[in-house]
Amino acid sequence: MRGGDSPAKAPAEAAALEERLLPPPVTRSGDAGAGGGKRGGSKWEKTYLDVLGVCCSAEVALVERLLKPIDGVRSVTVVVPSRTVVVEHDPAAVSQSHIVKALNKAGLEASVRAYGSTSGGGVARWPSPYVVASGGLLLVSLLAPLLPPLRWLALAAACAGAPPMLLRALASGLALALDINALMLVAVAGAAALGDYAEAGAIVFLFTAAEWLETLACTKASAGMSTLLTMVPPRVVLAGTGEVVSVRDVEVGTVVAVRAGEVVPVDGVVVDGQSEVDESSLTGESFPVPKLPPSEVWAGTMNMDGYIAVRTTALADDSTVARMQRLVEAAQNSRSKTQRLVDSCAKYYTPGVVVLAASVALVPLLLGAKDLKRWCQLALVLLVSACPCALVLSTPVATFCALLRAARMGVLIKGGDVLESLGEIRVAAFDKTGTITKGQFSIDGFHVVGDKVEMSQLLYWVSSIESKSSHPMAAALVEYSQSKSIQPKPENVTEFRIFPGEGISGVINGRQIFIGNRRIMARSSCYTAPEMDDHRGASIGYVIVDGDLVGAFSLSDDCRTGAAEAIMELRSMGIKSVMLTGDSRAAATRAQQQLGGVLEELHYELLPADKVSLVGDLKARAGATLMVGDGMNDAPALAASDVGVSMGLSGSAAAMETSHATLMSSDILRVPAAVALGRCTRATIAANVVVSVGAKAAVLALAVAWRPLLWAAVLADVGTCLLVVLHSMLLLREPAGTGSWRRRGGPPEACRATARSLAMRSQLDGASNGGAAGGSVRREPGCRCCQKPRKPFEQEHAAVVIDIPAPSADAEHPRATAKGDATGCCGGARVACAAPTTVTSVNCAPRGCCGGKGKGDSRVSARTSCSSNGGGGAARDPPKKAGNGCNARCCSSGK
Ligand SMILES: Nc1ncnc2c1ncn2[C@@H]1O[C@H](COP(=O)(O)OP(=O)(O)OP(=O)(O)O)[C@@H](O)[C@H]1O
Ligand SMILES: [Zn+2]
Repeated sequence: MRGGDSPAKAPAEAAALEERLLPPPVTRSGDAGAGGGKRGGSKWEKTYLDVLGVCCSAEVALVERLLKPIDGVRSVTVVVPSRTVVVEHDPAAVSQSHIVKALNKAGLEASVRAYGSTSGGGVARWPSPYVVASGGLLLVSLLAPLLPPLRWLALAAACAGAPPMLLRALASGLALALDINALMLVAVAGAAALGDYAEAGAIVFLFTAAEWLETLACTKASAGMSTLLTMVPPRVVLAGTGEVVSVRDVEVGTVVAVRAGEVVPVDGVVVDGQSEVDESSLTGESFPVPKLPPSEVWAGTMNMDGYIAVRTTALADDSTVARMQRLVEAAQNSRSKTQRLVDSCAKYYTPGVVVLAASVALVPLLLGAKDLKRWCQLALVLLVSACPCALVLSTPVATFCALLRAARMGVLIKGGDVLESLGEIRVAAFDKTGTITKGQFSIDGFHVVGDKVEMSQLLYWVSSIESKSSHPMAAALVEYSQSKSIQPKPENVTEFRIFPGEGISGVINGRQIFIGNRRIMARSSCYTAPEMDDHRGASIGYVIVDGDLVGAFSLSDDCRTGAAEAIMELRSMGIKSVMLTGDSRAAATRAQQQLGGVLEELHYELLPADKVSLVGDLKARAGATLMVGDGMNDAPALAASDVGVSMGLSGSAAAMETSHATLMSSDILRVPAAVALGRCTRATIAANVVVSVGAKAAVLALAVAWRPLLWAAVLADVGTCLLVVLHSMLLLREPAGTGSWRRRGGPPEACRATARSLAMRSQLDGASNGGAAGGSVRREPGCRCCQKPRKPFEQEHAAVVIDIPAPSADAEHPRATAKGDATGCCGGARVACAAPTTVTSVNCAPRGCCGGKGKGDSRVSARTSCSSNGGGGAARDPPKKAGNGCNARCCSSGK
């Protein structure tokens, strides 16, 4: 679905929505068909547990081995960074407390997370008695030089802190796993046997204390995860009766009451009342959004003031927030490329080092070496270093924090791999309608062509057929007809069809009607295409009835607030932006003008397949490609790109599924923010890996070159673990984004949000405005390199064909003139600026022609159609870029 700037839909869409909601009668819970029931009838329930004992991937296997064999447990998911275990089980067969007991027997410190709680349940704020006792005793033992018997207290410190370690080592031993606790205990025993009591005490204390600190550090992340997972209240109030029922028992079509201060429990449309809703939990948007019938509201958002009655449009399990939670969960468990690499190394690392440690101790012994104690200490240092804990944590914790950060700012990213790809992006391709523009058209003109039909008849046909379409143009056309007192009758339309990239058709009273762009004419066997070129850059539509052109209209749409800034921000990051649109050249150019000419390439009149091949082309010539689209005709291109980002919140089930990331709000500025977050994450992971490997290497080098220091080895082990966690958590804190426009004194976040909120309000008030468009971006951004203002886009039809010549090829390109420098850039060092866009003027390029195409390096907008193209099949062929990238018919028929 195309995300509008406001959830307030055009009347037609709202009506369609209502229609969608009305049919299912309100059957209350407890209905008989529980058998295959998706919710109420399902016996499986999910329990979220906080498990403090999960410190690295070693425990994942342990938890699985403990829980999976239990009868009634269907699936076990361990989210290491937030120390969460999600168990899907049959409550009749196995209770929550049974599961908790099973985990606690192995010393994993598990507790059930309460539904609706916002903090990670039993997170230890204070160190356990074991840590305190061990620390206290160790401290006193430091006085041993004064009073030698005190050295025994160090041994006591080791014993005092050891029980939890012992318990876990035992449990994992029973599960045939070698974990860090066991390794540490061997080291403690070894140190004690060698008479290094202080070392033994230090190992235990450092290890247990660091674990506690790590748990503390994870609290924040855990809390974030919990808020995501438990935003929705468990109970709802039915509007009619005031009855309180479980949210899982609410059927589609039920009307529920949401009072001020309450969280909306289900997705739905407002049918009564008026209020402002804080959607920040879902969209990251910090300003409340006004709601009145028939606005859409989403589960998990907060009703700030006023009462609203909401008719539900989805079951609790299918709500946007539930889908989002599933995606977040899946994302956290999907392992990225880096992580898979680290994990596969770690698999061999531990056994390898243990074998090495054993041979370092045993070989000198067998050979009768002199300095046996030193060899043994070296072996212990190796043993302590055998846990690649920090290395294993370096990727997932960073990924987790970044995903959480992204979710909080309203970007849903489907996993670590996507985050890593985001960090590599070189090109961003934007869809126009609904992505760069608002997708809210206004009609500039509507005309009868010829004298075969009357205006009222034409409007009736158009509005009736368009009522069945969800294209943004359709809403505008229906609204226009209604403003002329013509009521659409979609029920009279038969054989309704959608032609992607062309338009729609239907039959009313036996008359075949086509509505769409120039391409639909060929399909409708109408070859009398008038040259209707709108000089204000509107999209032109045609109405063809039984093969005769009877009507034409033009409509326009304005750019989203922030679109130009987003593209500028990307450019400052060295990423070039291009437009891929199904709309006309005029409309594409108009959007480019509104943006101040910031886009580097425009490709227009594209079919969905053309978008795919252009994405492939961009990938091949520029590198990793990001595609932002509204997820309908863009779906194939979204899937084909390295990172596909879908826009919008409402009804975007399909979009959420096909894309790699979803913007939960329509704020396009989140795109550069997400890319920046991806880059930040990559840098964080790299630093984590360097630190965790470096620390181990340093300790080992020290042990070989100077003396084996057991406590230093332990410190390097647990210290780097802690460091990695803390460093990764910096990702949570920073509102990710290079924020260069902020640094440059751009508008503060609050101002933009206020502007958006005001825009939404005015839309809610029904204040639709024309071309002047308060929200459109008309300012002319300056060049990033030299700060000098860009040249205005003086030529109305300028951006037809865009070449990105390689610097050396400039000479071969006579058309790359000063006039053609659309960006007016100084040509400074930055990548984005160094390749100035060149524009062929309309005079030298025939309409739609590549204008004499470059020699190999010329980049031409992929066009597939000219005014006539015979059958529909031919029009669908993806653009052939071979040679000149221009289709011959197009060149020869240029006007
Ligand atoms: N319901 C419709 N009514 C009238 N024209 C339509 C309709 N649907 C599509 N069209 C025509 O087909 C063209 C291409 O549509 P398509 O959905 O592929 O792209 P778009 O939404 O205009 O642009 P973008 O690709 O930037 O989102 C539209 O510009 C319009 O001219
Ligand atoms: Zn679109």
